[in-house]
Amino acid sequence: MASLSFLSSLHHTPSSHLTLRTPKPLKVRTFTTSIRAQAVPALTQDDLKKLAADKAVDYVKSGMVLGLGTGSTAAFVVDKLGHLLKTGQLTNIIGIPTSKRTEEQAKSLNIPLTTLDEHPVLDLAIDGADEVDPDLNLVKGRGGALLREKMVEAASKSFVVVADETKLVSGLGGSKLAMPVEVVQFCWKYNLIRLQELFKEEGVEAKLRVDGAGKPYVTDNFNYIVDLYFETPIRDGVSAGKEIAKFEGVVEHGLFLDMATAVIIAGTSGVEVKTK
Ligand SMILES: O=C[C@H](O)[C@H](O)[C@H](O)COP(=O)(O)O
Repeated sequence: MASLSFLSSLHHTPSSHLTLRTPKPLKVRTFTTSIRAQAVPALTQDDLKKLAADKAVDYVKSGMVLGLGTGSTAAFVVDKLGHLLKTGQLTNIIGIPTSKRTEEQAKSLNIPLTTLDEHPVLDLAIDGADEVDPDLNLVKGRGGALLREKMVEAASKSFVVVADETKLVSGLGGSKLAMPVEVVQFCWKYNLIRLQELFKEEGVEAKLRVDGAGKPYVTDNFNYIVDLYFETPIRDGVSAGKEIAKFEGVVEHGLFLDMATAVIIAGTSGVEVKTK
């Protein structure tokens, strides 16, 4: 992943409060740039998501090919892009949506769209995340869009993550919420059991994701999702990702390792840009 050149003008100060996991599968230093130092009073989680989204859109330039993320935080980004296009503050951008939902939203805002087939290299992708660790590794896909998100974001020169501070974890899997794995429908139970066995030392519960009607949740790619709930954080994300991917019938997993160029975190004390 190329560096985020337009972030290089920001003044970087080493972050002093980040605790690295043990062992560290990816050896990186993270830097924190404080965008707003003063406290932000009484903001809702949606306000924070919007603050992060607004900051990320500052990095969008006219003429860019953009990856459009999925989820409640990414939706604020797409809304803002639509507004900037409508008011002529941005021109000639073209987006690649990471889900059918985002595609519909972008179309409703008249954002021109393309595909990876037409534009295999993107300038910038902006998306939310479910977990962000101190090395800027991510869990993504609780909204079910992990496969298209990973394809689009891996093809992007820069990938900026937008999140509120509730997404920060000391180790991936540490939120005790789902780490999704997209699997083919065929013999999904077989793969669910294999995934559960793979992480038995971490203490994992594997569950088939269901929709509101109790039926299996079906992704945009007509697959199922097995959600992994860890009792303790994943000890080695790199080998975990490799082991999961070895299972025939696993389509993609929600560990996004060493992909983010920058993470914009909005919290009650301000907005921070974390870069490697
Ligand atoms: O599949 C969904 C995506 O990975 C989302 O980006 C992720 O779940 C974060 O979503 P939200 O911004 O709604 O928390």
